[in-house]
Amino acid sequence: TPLSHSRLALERLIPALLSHGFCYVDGLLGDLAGSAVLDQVVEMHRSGQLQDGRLAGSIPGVSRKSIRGDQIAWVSGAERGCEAISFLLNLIDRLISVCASRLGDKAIRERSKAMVACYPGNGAGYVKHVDNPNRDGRLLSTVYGHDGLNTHGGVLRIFPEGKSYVADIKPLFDRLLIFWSDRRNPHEVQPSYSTRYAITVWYFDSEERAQAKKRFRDLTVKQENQLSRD
Ligand SMILES: Cn1c(O)c(C(=O)NCC(=O)O)c(=O)c2ccccc21
Ligand SMILES: [Mn+2]
Repeated sequence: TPLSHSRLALERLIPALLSHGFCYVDGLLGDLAGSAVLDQVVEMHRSGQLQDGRLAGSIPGVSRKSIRGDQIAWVSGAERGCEAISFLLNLIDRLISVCASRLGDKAIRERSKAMVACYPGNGAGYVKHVDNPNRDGRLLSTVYGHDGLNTHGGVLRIFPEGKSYVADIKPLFDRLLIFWSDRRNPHEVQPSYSTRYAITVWYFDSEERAQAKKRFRDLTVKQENQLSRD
C-alpha cells in the first residue's frame, strides 16, 4: 500500500542515504509484480531489444565483447510489453518524491528513462566509474535488480568516498538500491557468470540540471561562433 511505501522511505531510505550515501530495500514489489517485471525484461532480451552497450571510443582490433558485454535498452514504460516496468517506475517515482523533500533543499522534478541492462554472464562486468562526475544534474541512481536467485558474480561494489570499507551488493530479485550519483559513490559491476538483469533510473536535481543545460547551450553557441569565424 502507498502508505507503507512512504513510511519505508522515511524510516529506511532517508537515514541511510544521509549517513552512508546508499541504501537498498528488498521485496519492493513482492513476488507477483517482481516476477512480472523480470518476465518483461527477459522477453526484451529474448526478442533482441537490448543492444550492445556503446564503447566510449572503439579500440581497433579489440573485440567489443571482451570489454563491455552489457546490453541495454532505454524504455519510458509506455511501450507495449512494459506495463509491469511502468508500474515499477511509478512506485520508484513515489518513493523518491517522498525522499526528495527530506534530502536537503533538493528539488527533484525529472528523471531519466529507465535503462534496462543485461550482462550475458560471459564474465563481462562494468569498470569502476562515477555515474555523475561532472555535475550533469543526476542526483540519485536507482538500480532495481532481479537476477536469478543463483547469482554468480555480478556483484555491485560501491567504494564510498572517504570510507575505509566497500559495499558489495548483489542484484537480488526484487531489490531496489539507491545511491548518490556523484563522486561520493564510485562503483563497479564485477564480472558476471550468470545472466544479470537490472533496471536503472537516474533522478535529477532540477537546479544542477538547469545549470548543466545552460553550460551545454553556452558551449554550443561558442562552438558555432568559432566555426563561423574559421
Ligand atoms: C550497463 N550500465 C551499468 O550497469 C551501470 C551500472 O553502474 N550498473 C550498476 C548495476 O547494474 O548494479 C552504469 O552506470 C551504466 C552507465 C552507462 C551505460 C551503461 C551502464
Ligand atoms: Mn553506474
